[in-house]
Amino acid sequence: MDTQSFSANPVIEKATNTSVVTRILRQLHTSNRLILMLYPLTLLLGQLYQFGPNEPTYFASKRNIINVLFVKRGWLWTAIAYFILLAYRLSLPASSLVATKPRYRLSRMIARFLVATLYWVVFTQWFFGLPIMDRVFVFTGGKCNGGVQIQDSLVNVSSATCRSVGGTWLGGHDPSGHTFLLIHSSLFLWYELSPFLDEFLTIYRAGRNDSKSRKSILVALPTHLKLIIALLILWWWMFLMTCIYFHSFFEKISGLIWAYVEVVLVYMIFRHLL
Ligand SMILES: CCCCCCCCCCCCCCCC(=O)SCCNC(=O)CCNC(=O)[C@H](O)C(C)(C)COP(=O)(O)O
Ligand SMILES: Nc1ncnc2c1ncn2[C@@H]1O[C@H](COP(=O)(O)O)[C@@H](OP(=O)(O)O)[C@H]1O
Repeated sequence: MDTQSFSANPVIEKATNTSVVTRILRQLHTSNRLILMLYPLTLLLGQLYQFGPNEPTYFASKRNIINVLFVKRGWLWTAIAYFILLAYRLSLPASSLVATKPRYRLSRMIARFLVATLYWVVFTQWFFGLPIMDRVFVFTGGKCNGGVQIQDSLVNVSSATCRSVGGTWLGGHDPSGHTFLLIHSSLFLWYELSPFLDEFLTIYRAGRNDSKSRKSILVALPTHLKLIIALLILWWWMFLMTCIYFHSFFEKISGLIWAYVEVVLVYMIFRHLL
């Protein structure tokens, strides 16, 4: 994440009279630490909530509409959000700061999307047979039990196949696919969105003193960016619900770790390549 250009900008640095939304947006994109801390903290918050008076809500059901329509097709929605960001990138003038950065050439943005997609595929869908999350489960002693069309107990069956034949995924350590998907998607979108928010806020702050162009930040924020932020809020909320109602603490931790590994690889270690 590019924090240098923003913090070095005197217009931004001297601004004292900022709205709450401006400050939140600024923090979220100037400090990658804040984004990186958000999901582990949410996991802890969800754990703490479980000690309270815990009445099940609508979101405790797997059939809740957001889970069925959005999270279960989570990578599709993330891909759509990313294509919206690509369209926004293409709409920027050549003089825009982001457009001049080699890292934000269309080809490199598409390459990062393909890497993120491949990472999602190998963890949740297919990795020369069972996906990694199911391999972890089987390796730690998990089995598919009691499906109507299968023998009593099967080892080399994916979680999706097991469910589709009415079986139950039992034993073993079952990394949370939802935790992985929601955090992987969110970190990918945050990291990609960040320089665009950076440039928008720089221009917005610089224009604030001009009474003709003064607009509330929510009005001024381009619709493309609003849509992506809306999806990020939805993903955060569903992750909180996963933390409160589903899986064991350590199964969520392993989903979270897999998601963070991609960020470390793509945005830190191999940043110069991708
Ligand atoms: C100018 C632009 C040119 C762009 C050219 C780029 C070409 C890109 C080609 C590649 C396109 C890939 C697009 C990917 C779209 C999809 O992802 S479709 C599949 C959608 N499916 C999902 O999202 C499923 C999500 N679900 C899961 O991952 C798992 O179910 C789970 C939620 C992790 C766990 O589920 P459980 O049931 O609980 O096990
Ligand atoms: N936020 C959420 N809302 C609804 N259901 C959730 C959820 N998070 C996890 N689940 C459900 O909990 C189960 C385990 O999720 P996961 O392993 O992906 O983390 C899945 O059930 P199903 O597989 O029966 O749909 C999933 O749908």
